[in-house]
Amino acid sequence: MSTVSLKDVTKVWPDGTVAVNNVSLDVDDGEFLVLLGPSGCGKSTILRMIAGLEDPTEGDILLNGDPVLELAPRDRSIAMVFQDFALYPHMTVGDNIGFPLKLSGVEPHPRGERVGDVAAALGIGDVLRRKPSQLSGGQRQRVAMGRAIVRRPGLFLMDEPLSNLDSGLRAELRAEISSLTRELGVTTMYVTHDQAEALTMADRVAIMRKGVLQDVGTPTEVYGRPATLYVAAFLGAPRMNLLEAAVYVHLERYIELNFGEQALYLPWTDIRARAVAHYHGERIVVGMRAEALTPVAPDVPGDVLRGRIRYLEHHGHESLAYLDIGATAIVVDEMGARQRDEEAVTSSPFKRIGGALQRLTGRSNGGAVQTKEPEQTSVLNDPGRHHRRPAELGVRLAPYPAVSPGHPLSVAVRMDALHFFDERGDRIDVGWR
Ligand SMILES: Nc1ncnc2c1ncn2[C@@H]1O[C@H](COP(=O)(O)OP(=O)(O)OP(=O)(O)O)[C@@H](O)[C@H]1O
Repeated sequence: MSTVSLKDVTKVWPDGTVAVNNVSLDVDDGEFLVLLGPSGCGKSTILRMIAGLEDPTEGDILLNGDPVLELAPRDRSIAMVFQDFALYPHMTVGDNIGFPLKLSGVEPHPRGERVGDVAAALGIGDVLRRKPSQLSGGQRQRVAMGRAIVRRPGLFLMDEPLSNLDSGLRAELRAEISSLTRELGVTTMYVTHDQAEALTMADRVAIMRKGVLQDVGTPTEVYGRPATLYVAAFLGAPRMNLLEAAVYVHLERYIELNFGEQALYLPWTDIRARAVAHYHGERIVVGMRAEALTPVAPDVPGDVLRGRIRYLEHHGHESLAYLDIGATAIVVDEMGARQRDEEAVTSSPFKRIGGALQRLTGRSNGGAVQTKEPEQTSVLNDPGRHHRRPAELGVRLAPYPAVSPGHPLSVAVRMDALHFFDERGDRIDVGWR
């Protein structure tokens, strides 16, 4: 049993690369915590520092409340499972699993019994005499797991343990690892760049970007209330639609979210309206997941966006339509987002309403609404981390729908499912979670 605490941990490599930047994180006893983020964001470095394979440049690491930086890796009661399984090729499966027990001086008889129990629990009892080269990928991963659990460690560290396996096997082992670690009650930190793995396996997910911790919460929390634009864009398939909107407050009535050629109206009674109202006269980012969008008949009134289908993607169980709605999308870079040969948006669609913006701002100056000073770093003008391009609103349709590119489509928007982010990419909210 173990708890883990990272206190303001930073790791700078000798070449100046900041792999981990001031990360603080607590993992509870028995918890399954997933570190999620794209390649190079510092996930493995965090695991390696906890295991004692690397030292932090700054900060402290505590296991069960005690600082461990002075302890050698073998004294930390930690077992680590790697992506490449790291099995000893010349040893049999049984000897691989039993190796940690042999190292710690356990006699052959109890050792054989423990190995047999662990192998049976993992469904590899019948291959104990084989060498790793005679196993399938899934069996090899089970051997690596067996070798990790045989010592009954207090803490499991798993670094992308499934990434070398095909997708069917990954899903199977995902479920096995989840139930095994929970049965054993072992605290587990699991690194992956695969959001499906993170959301299905984790008690809590910690999302990283470029060494910085972006958000920590249960899968429901980080998916349902992403703390930053980055987390919003990273989680979910299809990706969340992120549209630039100009905010206009129509006092005590509604807030207009103007996307350029069309608008949505947030009622003043919406609990988030006052928070969004602070951005009167500014641009924000409005997030809508495909599940917040429902195709409707063309003449349906209400909270509706209208566009033309640019292209369709057929996924078997559903199709996705991407609509041109005359809006601008914010694309978060460096996460392998779907890139298309689009021309970047070079001029703001809000220029033409700049005059109205001025007038509205002037009119509200004496009222309750204050406009904020523009931030220095803005996701709306941030080359290298975000870019703007013509929006293609992703909408779910039935499989193989009777529409084709060029067709008009109207989409009802669930206003209570909108997400709002400010210019820095932080969630605009009323503060509850
Ligand atoms: N020994 C090293 N020396 C210098 N830089 C390193 C070293 N190890 C890792 N890095 C750099 O530190 C950063 C974080 O690497 P890390 O392996 O922790 O990322 P990761 O999120 O685990 O990525 P991946 O999923 O690809 O393993 C990267 O920029 C990487 O290039």
